[in-house]
Amino acid sequence: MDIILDTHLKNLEHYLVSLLSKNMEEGNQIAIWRKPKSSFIQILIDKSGITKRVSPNLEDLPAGFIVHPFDDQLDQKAYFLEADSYFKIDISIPFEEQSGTLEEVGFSSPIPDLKRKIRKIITAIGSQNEVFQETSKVDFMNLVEKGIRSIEDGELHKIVPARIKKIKLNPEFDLIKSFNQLVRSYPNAFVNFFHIPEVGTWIGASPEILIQTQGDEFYTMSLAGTQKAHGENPLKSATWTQKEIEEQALVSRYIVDCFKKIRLREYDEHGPKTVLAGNLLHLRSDFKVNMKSTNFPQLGSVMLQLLHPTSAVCGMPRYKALEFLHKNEPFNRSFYAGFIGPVNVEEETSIYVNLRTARLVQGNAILYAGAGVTEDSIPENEWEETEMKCDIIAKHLN
Ligand SMILES: C=C(O[C@H]1C=CC=C(C(=O)O)[C@@H]1O)C(=O)O
Repeated sequence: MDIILDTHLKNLEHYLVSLLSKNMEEGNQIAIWRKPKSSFIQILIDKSGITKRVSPNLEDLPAGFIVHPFDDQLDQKAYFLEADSYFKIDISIPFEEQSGTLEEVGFSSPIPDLKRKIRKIITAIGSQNEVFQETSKVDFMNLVEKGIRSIEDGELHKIVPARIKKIKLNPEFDLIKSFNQLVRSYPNAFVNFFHIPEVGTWIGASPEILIQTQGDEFYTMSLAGTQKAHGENPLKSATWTQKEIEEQALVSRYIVDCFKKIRLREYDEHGPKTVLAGNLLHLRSDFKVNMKSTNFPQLGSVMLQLLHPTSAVCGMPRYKALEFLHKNEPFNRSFYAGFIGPVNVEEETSIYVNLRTARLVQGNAILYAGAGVTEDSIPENEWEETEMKCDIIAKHLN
């Protein structure tokens, strides 16, 4: 669905650049997202000037946006933007018809001036002391080899090593244009941007839900296996190797093990089926639970704690895989492969794994990507896979 109508783009664009520049200048925290298959751009602003941290007991939280790094924190807390202001824009209908429901920004300056202001704020983000060292191909392939050896030695079943790619932002970098391009290009993704002045500024298009609760329904998915989409009908023509089928089955098994841990026996499992994420294909199984009939109103929080980090981003067994990554991955994953998303917004919580993402810092985009490694992995192929994953975001940062 091509949801941005060009005739109305100018006004929507003007509104978004005005909103962003105003709030970024005021030092506010802001999250903007578009859910998969939705025509709404949702905007949430925390104007408190306080960087908040909360325990992820989702049911008790007010409406907001949660941001959690890959690593668990000592205090077990996540960052949280509270919805001092929340509203949405339907990009399938004319922008002018909705202006009454939006936060006032005032179209005071021309678009290029506002864009310049946003660019200035973004390029100033981050201390020069923090170093982002790109992962070389050789280093990444060595890490994959090491992972394969640990699997052969029986220490691990699966490991998901990651890497960093650094690209210099174009001097004309246009955040809103990039966000709009992600919205247009990836209708099945959770397209997101969040800005927490003291913590970080990220943009991405995640294909993976970690947990979702809506009414009485709980939902999660297992996503793994990657190949490039080819041809007219990529979903129908895709075939999967034993390695990829096993890789995804391990993620599904991990979810089922979590259900077992809490003695939850009634769940629906569908899949695996092939799904499209950008120009990549993955294997996905869907899991649904009725929280009312199973008498499990806190299932969202409980599963969030049990699932993160899933074997789609960490490995199996979980703690051994984490130990391996801490010891061998030469950088901090920060919010990559952590979780992000709206909590109790319009009576729904949708938390995604922060994949296909870039951190905007020091005038650069730091891209992160990992690949599921099993015994049959070929290091060169895993490198190529991370290149494709980085490119999903990189090609739209212009
Ligand atoms: C770890 C990433 O993807 C995960 C999700 C889908 C497929 C994956 C894979 O095929 O390796 C990964 O498990 C990433 O995008 O950085």
